[in-house]
Amino acid sequence: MPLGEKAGFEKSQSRYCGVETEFNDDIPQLLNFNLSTGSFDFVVAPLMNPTYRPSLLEKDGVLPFAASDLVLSPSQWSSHVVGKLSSWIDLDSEDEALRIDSETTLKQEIAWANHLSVQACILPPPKGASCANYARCVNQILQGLNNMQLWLRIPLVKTDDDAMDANSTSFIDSWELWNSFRLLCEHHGQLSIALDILSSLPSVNSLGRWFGETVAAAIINTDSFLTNGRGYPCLSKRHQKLITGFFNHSIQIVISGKPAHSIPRPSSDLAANNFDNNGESPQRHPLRPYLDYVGFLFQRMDPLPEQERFELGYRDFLQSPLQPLMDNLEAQTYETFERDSMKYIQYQRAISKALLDRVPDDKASATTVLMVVGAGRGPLVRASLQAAEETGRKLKIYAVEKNPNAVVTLHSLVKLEGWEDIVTIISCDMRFWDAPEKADILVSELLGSFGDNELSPECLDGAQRFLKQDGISIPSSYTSFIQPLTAAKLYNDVKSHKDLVHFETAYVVKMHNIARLTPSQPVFTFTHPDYSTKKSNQRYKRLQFEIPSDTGSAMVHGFAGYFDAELYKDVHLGIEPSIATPNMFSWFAIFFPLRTPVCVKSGSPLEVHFWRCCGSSKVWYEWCVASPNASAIHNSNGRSYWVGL
Ligand SMILES: C[S@@+](CC[C@H](N)C(=O)[O-])C[C@H]1O[C@@H](n2cnc3c(N)ncnc32)[C@H](O)[C@@H]1O
Repeated sequence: MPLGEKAGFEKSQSRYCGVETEFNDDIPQLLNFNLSTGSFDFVVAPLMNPTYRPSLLEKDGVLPFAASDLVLSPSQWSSHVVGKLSSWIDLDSEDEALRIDSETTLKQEIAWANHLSVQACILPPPKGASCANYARCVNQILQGLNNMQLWLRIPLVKTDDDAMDANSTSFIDSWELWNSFRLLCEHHGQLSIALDILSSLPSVNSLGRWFGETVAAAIINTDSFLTNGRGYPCLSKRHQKLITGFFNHSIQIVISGKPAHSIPRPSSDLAANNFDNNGESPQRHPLRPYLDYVGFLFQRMDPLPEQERFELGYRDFLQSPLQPLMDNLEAQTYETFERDSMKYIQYQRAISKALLDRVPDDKASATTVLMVVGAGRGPLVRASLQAAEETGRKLKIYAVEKNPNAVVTLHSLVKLEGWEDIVTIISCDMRFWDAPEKADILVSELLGSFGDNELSPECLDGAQRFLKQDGISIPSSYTSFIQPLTAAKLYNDVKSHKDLVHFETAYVVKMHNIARLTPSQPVFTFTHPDYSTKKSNQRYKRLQFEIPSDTGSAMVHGFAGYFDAELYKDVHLGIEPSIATPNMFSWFAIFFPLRTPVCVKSGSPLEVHFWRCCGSSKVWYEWCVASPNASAIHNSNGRSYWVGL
């Protein structure tokens, strides 16, 4: 039984909770107890007797696996059992016999789990800081594995008992352990993490890193629970927030450990007189109160807002950015834009302010020439007319659009609304239009997720010819931003294409399983109109980021890109997270991947370079990291990704 199918979550978004068990060679009985009596959804169970050692096995001995594959159906194995590998396995031990036994057992257990078609196996945590031999063996296995996932168990906070003296407790950053292991396994897509959660938690920034990593499960030990006033288990506020974060990121929860609370028996049980033949109470699962509490935390979560629910399918899904200059947008794309009322409200506010500034009250009857360049199917024409009505100003509008299909819609809109006397439709590329008169106000929305990446600067350079010297451009400027990210899922998706081109492409993506490692920084700004004599749309920026000191080291898989546009004076529009326009959904962020992720230590600078390059037929970005290690320059000469002029 899932923790619940909540309103506001897709069915596929229901959350499941498992339980970690001891070895039991009667698997059907184990499932019956934990799933039927306990209401857990799956068990994390050893598949082999933990006392088994290959070197102690007699020649004709039978391997001590948990029963036969036939005791469960393949679908039961795959949906109800996660295999747990023997915890004594230590492939980096000084003791050679133990090392060899460990390797043999690891291979046997995974082969057996693979045969059973369980979805995942949990690998025991590396025993020390050195895990090269363990990783080598796992890496070999990963090369030949079917669809099964391997979850490396990592304690969220690792206490190094060896390094501890009477007066000090030293914490090892367990992220480093994970990082070494996955680097040795070349970021293999079937290797993810099972995080062990105990009572102490690291800093918020240190925790945040894990949301950009491939965490598949969080194993919550009963020791991490506190006791509420009625004697029942509950969690600290920080733990509650963490568990909610796990739910939000589709991380499975597993309850582990011995019951640490003695819970008063509910009177309803006694009243029902529900005793078995021996006069004893029926079996109750000792960990059920912990499951109930986790279920309560899930049920208590706010449902997702409608727009977020609509966008669930886009989470962490890489899309190629639009090329609205080179290609003609389709009706469906316009339709999506047009549903975003917040964008048009902001434009209407900006146009109203500009009209009031430009036309004083005593000249309100004078006509203002307003041109919507890149009018699409007309929503900015409508916003302009509404601004005129709101301010009592008079407009003459030119709607310029190069997409002939959108022009058809524009004509029917003008006719339908009776705007024939006010609006003139021009079917033309704004860069080449010979305007019959000059505009007081030029309104455009040619912005991409990274501001200038849909070539707004180049288009508006052309349109600037027909703006009066003192005319107003809405937007008056826009700035792009970048932010270093841990984004293991996005990185693995790019890597799965196995070519250079995908690593040198920017993607539009609804970012979800990511960790934003520092505040973003501005990259390129464009201002309109721009009458400077040495005007160029080429740009170059060197940026220096610093990971906060309480984060620990972190992996940078690439950069999130955003924009913020100043439409007119204080009216802005954008997606930079700290100043994003609320309730606006026309733009997802953009992702610039790195071919080789860079590990950055907190406190040491991450130096990044970004270029906007312009050729005769295309515009493209190049990017690189210069410190702590130099990366290759990505997308040299726009060889992999460019925007056509
Ligand atoms: C992002 S859409 C915006 C459409 C509409 N203004 C809106 O806000 O919903 C940009 C529009 O500009 C048009 N466009 C792009 N470059 C253009 C150019 N150089 N000349 C004319 N139209 C252009 C595209 O065809 C597209 O319809």
